[in-house]
Amino acid sequence: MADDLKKGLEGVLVAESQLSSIDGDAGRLIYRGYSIEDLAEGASYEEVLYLLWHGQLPDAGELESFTDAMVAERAVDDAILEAVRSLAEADETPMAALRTATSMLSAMESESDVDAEDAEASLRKGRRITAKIPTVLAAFERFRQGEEPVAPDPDLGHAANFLYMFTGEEPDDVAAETFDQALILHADHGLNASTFTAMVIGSTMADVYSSLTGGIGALSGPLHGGANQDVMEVLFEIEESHLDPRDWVEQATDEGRRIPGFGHRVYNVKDPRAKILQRRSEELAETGDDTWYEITTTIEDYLTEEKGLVEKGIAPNVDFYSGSVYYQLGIPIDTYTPIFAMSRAGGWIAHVLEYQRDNRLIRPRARYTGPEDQTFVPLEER
Ligand SMILES: CC(=O)SCCNC(=O)CCNC(=O)[C@H](O)C(C)(C)COP(=O)(O)OP(=O)(O)OC[C@H]1O[C@@H](n2cnc3c(N)ncnc32)[C@H](O)[C@@H]1OP(=O)(O)O
Ligand SMILES: O=C([O-])CC(=O)C(=O)O
Repeated sequence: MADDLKKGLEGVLVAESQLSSIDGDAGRLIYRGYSIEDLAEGASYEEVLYLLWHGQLPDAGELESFTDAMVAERAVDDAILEAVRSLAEADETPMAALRTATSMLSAMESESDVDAEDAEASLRKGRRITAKIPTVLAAFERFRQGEEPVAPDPDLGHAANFLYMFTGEEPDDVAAETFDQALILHADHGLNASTFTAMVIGSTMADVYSSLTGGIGALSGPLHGGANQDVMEVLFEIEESHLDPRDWVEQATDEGRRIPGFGHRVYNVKDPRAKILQRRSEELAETGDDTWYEITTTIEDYLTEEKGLVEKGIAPNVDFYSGSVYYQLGIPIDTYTPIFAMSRAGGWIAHVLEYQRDNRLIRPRARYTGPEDQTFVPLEER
C-alpha cells in the first residue's frame, strides 16, 4: 500500500462521476457536458436538478411533472414549523437551524420510503428534502422577524417561491431570475468538501437525510460555503473603516489575513461562476446601491493586478460576488450560506446516489505518529 501522504486529499481520485467537471486552469465548469454559462443563461434551477438527478435535460412534459412533484412536496409539517420557531426564538443561526430541521424532516418520512438501499426511494426522499428546504429557511426568517410563515405558492418556481415565502412579497422578474441563476451556479461542483462529506456518509449506506445533514455541516465552515457571509462582513468592515479598499486589503494581507472569496483548491484562475455573479452584481448596482460592487471590483483589481495573487493561482471564487448579489436582493447576510445549501442539496443528492450505484465504503487511513509500546498504568497508580 502506497505510503505517500496527500494532506487534504489534494488531487486524490476517489470516484468516477458523470455529474460535473472543473477545468481549474481554463476556468471552465460543466454539468453533464453543459457549460455553466449556457445553463445559467437558458435553464431554470428545476431543469438543472432534473439534469443532475435523471441524466439529461427534461422535455416540456417531463419538466412539468417534475415541477408538479416538487411543488406538491413544498409544505412542511406543523411539528417541524414549531421546531423551527423554537430555533428562531433561541437565536440559532439560520445555517444551524437548517441543519437541525433537515435532520428532523426524516421524522415525517413515509413508512414506504425508509429503506436506505432503495435508490428510487432515496431519490424521492432527496426530492422531498430539496423541495422543503426553502420552506424551512423562509419560515425561520419569518419567525425571527416576529411574523408567521407564508405558505408556498404553487404558481411560482423554486427560486421565486423562496423569495416570496421569505419576504412575504412576490419578487419582480429581475430578482426571481437573478436568484434562480444563483441557485443554478451553486448546484454542483465535483467532490468539494461538503459533497465528499455527504458521499462518505452515503458510502456507509446511511439514509439520505444523514448525508444532507452532514453536507450542510461541512458547507457551513469559512473555508467552504461560509465564505460568502464572510465576504459581505469584510465589505462592511471596509465601508466602516472609511479606508480605500486597496489600503484595507493591503493592511489585512500584511497581517496575514486571508481574503474570503479568494483562492480555491481546484481553480488557478477566476471561477467562471464568479464572472457570471459579477455581471449580475453590476446590473443590480446600476439600478440600486453600487457601493458593494465598487468595493469588490476594487479589491479584485488590486489583488490581481498590483498584488499579483492571480499569478499564484489565487483568484475570486464563487463566494466573492454572491454576497453583493444577495445583499442587493435584500437577503440578510447570515442566510447566504443556507441559500448555498438550498441549491447544493441537488448536487449532494446526485453524488450520493451516483456513488451508491457502485458503492464501496470510503475509508482512508492516517499515518500513525503516536507512541508505540506504552506500559499501561492503572488509574490509582497514575
Ligand atoms: C464554495 C467554496 O468553497 S470556494 C472557497 C471558499 N473559501 C474561501 O473563500 C476562504 C478563503 N480561501 C481559502 O482559505 C483557500 O483559498 C481555500 C481553503 C479555499 C483553498 O485552500 P487550499 O487549496 O488548501 O490552499 P492553501 O490553504 O494551502 O493555500 C495555498 C496558499 O495560498 C494562500 N491563500 C489561499 N487563499 C488565500 C486567500 N483567500 N487570501 C490570501 N492568501 C490565500 C495561502 O496563504 C497559502 O499561501 P502559502 O503557500 O504562502 O502559505
Ligand atoms: O469545489 C470546491 O472545493 C468548493 C466550491 O467551489 C464549491 O463547492 O462550489
